[in-house]
Amino acid sequence: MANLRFEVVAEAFKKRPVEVDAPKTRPSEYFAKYVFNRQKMYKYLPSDVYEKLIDVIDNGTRLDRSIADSVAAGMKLWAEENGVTHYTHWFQPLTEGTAEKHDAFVEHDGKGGMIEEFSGKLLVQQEPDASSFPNGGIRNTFEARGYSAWDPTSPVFIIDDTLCIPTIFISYTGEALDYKAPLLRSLHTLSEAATDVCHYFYPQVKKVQTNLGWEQEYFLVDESLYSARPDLMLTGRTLMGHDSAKNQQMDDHYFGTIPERVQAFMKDLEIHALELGIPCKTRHNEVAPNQFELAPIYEECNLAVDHNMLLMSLMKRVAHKHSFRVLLHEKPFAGVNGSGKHNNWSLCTDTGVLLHAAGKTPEDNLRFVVFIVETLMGVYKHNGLLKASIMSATNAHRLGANEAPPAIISSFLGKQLTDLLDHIEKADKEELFALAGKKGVELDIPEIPELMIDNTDRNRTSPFAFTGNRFEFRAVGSEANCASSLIVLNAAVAEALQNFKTRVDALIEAGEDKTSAIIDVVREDIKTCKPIRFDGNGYSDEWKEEAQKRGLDCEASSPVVFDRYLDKESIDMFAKTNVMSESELKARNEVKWEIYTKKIQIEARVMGDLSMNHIIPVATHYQSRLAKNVEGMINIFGGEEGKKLTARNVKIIREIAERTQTIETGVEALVNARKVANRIESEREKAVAYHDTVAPKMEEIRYQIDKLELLVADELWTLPKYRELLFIR
Ligand SMILES: NC(=O)CC[C@H](N)C(=O)O
Repeated sequence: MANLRFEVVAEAFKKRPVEVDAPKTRPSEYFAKYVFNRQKMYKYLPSDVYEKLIDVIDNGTRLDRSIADSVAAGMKLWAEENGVTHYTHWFQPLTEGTAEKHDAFVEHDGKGGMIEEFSGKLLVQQEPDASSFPNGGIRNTFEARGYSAWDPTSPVFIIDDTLCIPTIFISYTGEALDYKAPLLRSLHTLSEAATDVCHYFYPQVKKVQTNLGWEQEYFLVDESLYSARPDLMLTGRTLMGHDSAKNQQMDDHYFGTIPERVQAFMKDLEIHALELGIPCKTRHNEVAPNQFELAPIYEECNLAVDHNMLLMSLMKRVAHKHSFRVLLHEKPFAGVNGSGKHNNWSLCTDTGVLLHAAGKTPEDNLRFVVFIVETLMGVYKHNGLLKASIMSATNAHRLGANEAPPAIISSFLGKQLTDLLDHIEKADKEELFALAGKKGVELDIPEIPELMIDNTDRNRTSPFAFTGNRFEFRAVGSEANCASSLIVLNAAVAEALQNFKTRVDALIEAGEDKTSAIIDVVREDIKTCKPIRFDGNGYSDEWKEEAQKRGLDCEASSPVVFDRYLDKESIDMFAKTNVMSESELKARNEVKWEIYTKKIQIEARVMGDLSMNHIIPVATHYQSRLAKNVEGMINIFGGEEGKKLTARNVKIIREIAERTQTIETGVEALVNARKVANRIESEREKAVAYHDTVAPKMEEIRYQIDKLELLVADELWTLPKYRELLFIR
């Protein structure tokens, strides 16, 4: 029997690094080569149009339709010089990928020929005839219109022969059907709320920008091996596979020398990414074998999200060229580290103040404390919702082990900041003020050591860690659209800041001094949000108990966690911050539950197929071989001695029989559980049934299969093993 596994292993071993055609110029010179950035706008647009467009981008003024034609003409000229023939509205539907439909520039010229055309109308709006995007019931197919509308704050770019225009995607009735529209709304509200609070300290601030620096973790698997693993191909993760004897115990992969084939892939990827304006900075081996990471320099949040989406699709394309498959799933392999997408989130004023960084003056430090505490207030109040924002069928496998945070949201602050907040909370109010001669009242907030800036001694089990001048949202999954979690984080912090301002203003109105009012409110909030602060080991059982006592959300079932979107506080918060309406939230949850169900459904089907078509036949084949051996031995040695000599084989024969039987019964039970769940009408209840009754059955089957993998002769096993998937590169 020819074994595909050995063929693909042999093939994978022969592969050499692919030669990468690096540009002759320096990265700074080819950076953003395929992006219609400001330099190109300046070059290709009339100066008055350029000014107006910059005003739209920088100050959020409304796009004057009269300039759209001129902008489109400039873009088209630039694009054609780069060999572009098509354009597409590029958007982010709720599928977690991106979507595009390409149209050619060509039109009839009315004289029997063709001309290239691209008008302002086509740039600004399109109607993707796409009734099959997830919409949670907002768009029924018979009123299927959805619109994509240009987002001028994220520059258009070229991929291959196509001009890609970043857009939002909304329904005929104006509801968001994507991630970008609510993200933009959340950024807008957060900027306003943060600017208002900034005015207590710096009256000249006009707006506050949210920055995002994501870190993308991923696995690479040789393409030949991948092709022999139907579970990887269809579900993105291995549904079975015994631990490799050696995996990450030696800590010898993390930051180790990058394997040659991988280095070539990274180099190629970075060239393409830089040409598309993605400011790639860091690359390294991650903790698990064949796991790696790429991180760019932080950027404005909306742009950073687009860049991450773009990078993920670029990774898939480039990996293919290097005969790899990139795995973005949060937990492709059991027992070793999974992949996160740590989101480094910070706020910065247009005057250049990083709001979560300590400053040089006591006033700066009070501002620092206010922004830290109000961020914690948002995270505390909406901790369950934040968890819902990072939760998915895939990320659920990752949380709670191997350096990924647990499914309880808390925040790590580190000793210095904790001491500072404790001091402010406990000190006498008088103590916080020191009379400074004629200058009047001056604030005495203890000096904050420089060291805080490098608070890198992070707690890897913390979902939301303070790292010196920003927070790192570590719970986000590698496959996710960052926007999902940032929409919630931005809105929650905006709400906390709005709330803070209302209370401070009320005290000022009542005659209290401004600084004193700020201190009063911030001290109250330090106490209120204390339960979210946790610097210890997030994996310990004590923490689970303690978190429960503190009233933090400890639910771990994904479909139930999604309920948090529809809690009254969440609906109110999204309404107050103008980020999402109740109907949008309801529709999104339908989509979340549906996606959850489908993912587990596909996994269960693959599990059934592999069990019946790969595992049981192979195990039975080996069993027959052993049986033949026993028979032969008894023939040679006679009953008594023959039995003694073949006792081990008989034991294995029995064990295989028992395990395959359990697998078969398990698969039947799995099919039945699916049938029952499929009959449930409500998307939520169906997802809950898949979580409670279908998913656990797969675990039981896997357990048996992994045991068989150790029993059955290696030469017969058809699926590439963990050691091959993780160590061949
Ligand atoms: N070194 C690290 O930070 C590991 C992080 C881990 N891979 C995660 O899932 O988040």
